[in-house]
Amino acid sequence: MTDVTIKQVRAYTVRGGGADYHDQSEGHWIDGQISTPMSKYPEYRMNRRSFGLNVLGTLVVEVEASDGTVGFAVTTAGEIGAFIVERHLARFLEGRKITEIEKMWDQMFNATLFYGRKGIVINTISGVDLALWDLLGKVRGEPVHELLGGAVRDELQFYATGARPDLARDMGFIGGKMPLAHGPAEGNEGLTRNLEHLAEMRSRVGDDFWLMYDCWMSLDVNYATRLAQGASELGLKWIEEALPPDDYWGYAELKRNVPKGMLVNTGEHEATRWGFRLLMEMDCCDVIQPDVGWCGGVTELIKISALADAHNKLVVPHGSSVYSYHFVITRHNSPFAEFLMMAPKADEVVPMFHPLLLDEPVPSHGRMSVSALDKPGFGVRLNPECELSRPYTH
Ligand SMILES: C[C@H](O)[C@H](O)CC(=O)C(=O)O
Ligand SMILES: [Mg+2]
Repeated sequence: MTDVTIKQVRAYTVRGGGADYHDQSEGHWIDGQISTPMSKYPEYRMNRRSFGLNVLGTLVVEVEASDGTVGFAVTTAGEIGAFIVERHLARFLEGRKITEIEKMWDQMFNATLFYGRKGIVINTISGVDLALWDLLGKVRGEPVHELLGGAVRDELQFYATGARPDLARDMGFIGGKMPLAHGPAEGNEGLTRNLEHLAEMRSRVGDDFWLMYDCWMSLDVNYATRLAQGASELGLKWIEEALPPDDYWGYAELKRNVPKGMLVNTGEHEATRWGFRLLMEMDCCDVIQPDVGWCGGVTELIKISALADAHNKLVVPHGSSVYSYHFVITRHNSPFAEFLMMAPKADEVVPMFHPLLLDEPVPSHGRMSVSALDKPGFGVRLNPECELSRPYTH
């Protein structure tokens, strides 16, 4: 096993769902009116495709070993990511032992520092890292959660993100996170409508079901504070990603401002141990939400999670499907997981990265047993019906 080396790295792109879950057809709830940093421009307010949320597409990274085993992973990085993998990162993998993940990560990160650090470069490194973990698991015949130290509980519990928390409650989820529709540019009228929508949802789901608002980086401290205050009596459990990711000072202020008991969550667009260190040392939030496919992969998430544990912060990864499930089940400070409702009307459970992966497990009654994850690697296959293209080679 220790002799197995990496023979070839390949990068592909694919459109229509998959890891770029925003790349959906018109009419999907995820492309409805959702408050974003672009909502101050009326022409980009009514849907997110208008400002290009779906431009990237999915990157598929394959890593083939000398014994013929192929590990793979998917993330959001599209053609730019494919270029970075083929023309830059592949050199740090090919010929190396498949066990040298830590060293490969370090070389990929340091070699891209001059144009990387966050964003699409780290998404791409994450994709490569996840493919390496998948390969290691497959060669060893072990699921990734076992490579990470083993499950600390028998099942995962999920909250659902989508437009219909009321339906999510009926499907057995523990809570529902809704996109916030109106941002500061729509003034007090928009704020009232946000609160009315929450009140309406509260009346449908009852008092015991968690309700959360995802603000997708779109507010300012004042607006977020007023939203949190108004939402408090409606039992809002957390206010998520209220501010732009670089406004660490604003997050720290918001955390001081929100009513007692309400959680401040953020971090889905944060990356690496250094980004999360800022969030923690500045006491910006209660819960961090790294996306396993965007924060640096599993190799980096291990470090981020340990740092969070020492700061008494929970880690509830954003989306990321199986890459998140295999991690969350191994960590005490990750007590539940997110499930993104990818059905266009959020009215049924479909695999998060549909249609790209085969064997992608989904929660049943809001839960998933560890046995659903007991397959080598991340336990998923690429759907041969999805058309991959390889825009670059090396
Ligand atoms: C619904 C949100 O705007 C976004 O599309 C997903 C997200 O931020 C989350 O799942 O969290
Ligand atoms: Mg979010």
